[in-house]
Amino acid sequence: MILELDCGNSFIKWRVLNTAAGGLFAEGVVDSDQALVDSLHTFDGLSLRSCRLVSVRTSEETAALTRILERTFGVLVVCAKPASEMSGVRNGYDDYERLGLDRWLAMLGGFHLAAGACLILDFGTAVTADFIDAEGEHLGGFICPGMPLMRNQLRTHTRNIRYGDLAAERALTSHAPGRSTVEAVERGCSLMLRGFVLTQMELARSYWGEGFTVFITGGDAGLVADVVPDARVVPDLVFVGLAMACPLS
Ligand SMILES: Nc1ncnc2c1ncn2[C@@H]1O[C@H](COP(=O)(O)OP(=O)(O)OP(=O)(O)O)[C@@H](O)[C@H]1O
Ligand SMILES: CC(C)(CO)[C@@H](O)C(=O)NCCC(=O)O
Ligand SMILES: [K+]
Repeated sequence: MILELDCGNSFIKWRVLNTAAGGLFAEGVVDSDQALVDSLHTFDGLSLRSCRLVSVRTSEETAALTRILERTFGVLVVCAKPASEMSGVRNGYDDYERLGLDRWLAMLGGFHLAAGACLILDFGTAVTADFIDAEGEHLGGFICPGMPLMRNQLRTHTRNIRYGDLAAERALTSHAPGRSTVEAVERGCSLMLRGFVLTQMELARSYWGEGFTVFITGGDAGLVADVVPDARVVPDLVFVGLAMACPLS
């Protein structure tokens, strides 16, 4: 079995692949290293042979998690590393090591699946967009605050915006102008994300006409997926790229 991890800023997405049987053994989302270990310990029959991970955390945090996994499960942990070129994709950053590794892996996965020009949109703690042309050239991208950051900034910097998670979820069943604080904020932020998607689509069309594939991924993909009905919603796009960047023998 292979343990795969995508360590984002707020959550660790994990899954265990059953190499022999082929397919998924288990998967989950946790908010700490300890919660990851606890989750994995709940599975009888877990027998990890190896582990590959991508992290956008500090190297200290990533090293700490690596140590815990190696000690607890006795596996070797392989971490995705930055590259200027891989699997036909050329990193477009002036300083390729600065490009977030989650973005890089989603780009490798997207270009592989599209086999052509693609726009990759990731809705996590941060929202990112990346443009890759048909030759695999990364034209660059955009980073902006995601839903959790937008909502928390409003909560933190105002005195009268306060509401619970349940009310937030209920508010997002419509995009009509809000008639309560929770509706006004949740729908307003959601419309910001949807507007962002439309702008990225315009830019992609200006480059490639209709000849490109749109990928949507990240925990909040569901908030925007219907804006682009033709988009491919691929929740595990980072994992597709992770397998390409870190093949295990
Ligand atoms: N099962 C889930 N577990 C955790 N978050 C979820 C889940 N489903 C949707 N979300 C939402 O997804 C968002 C987090 O996205 P995601 O997990 O892709 O990124 P992240 O790890 O927080 O950050 P990063 O952008 O660094 O990857 C939050 O707004 C969260 O509410
Ligand atoms: C933008 C995030 C936070 C998205 O997870 C991550 O890819 C990251 O930390 N990137 C480093 C900065 C950059 O990509 O330019
Ligand atoms: K991410």
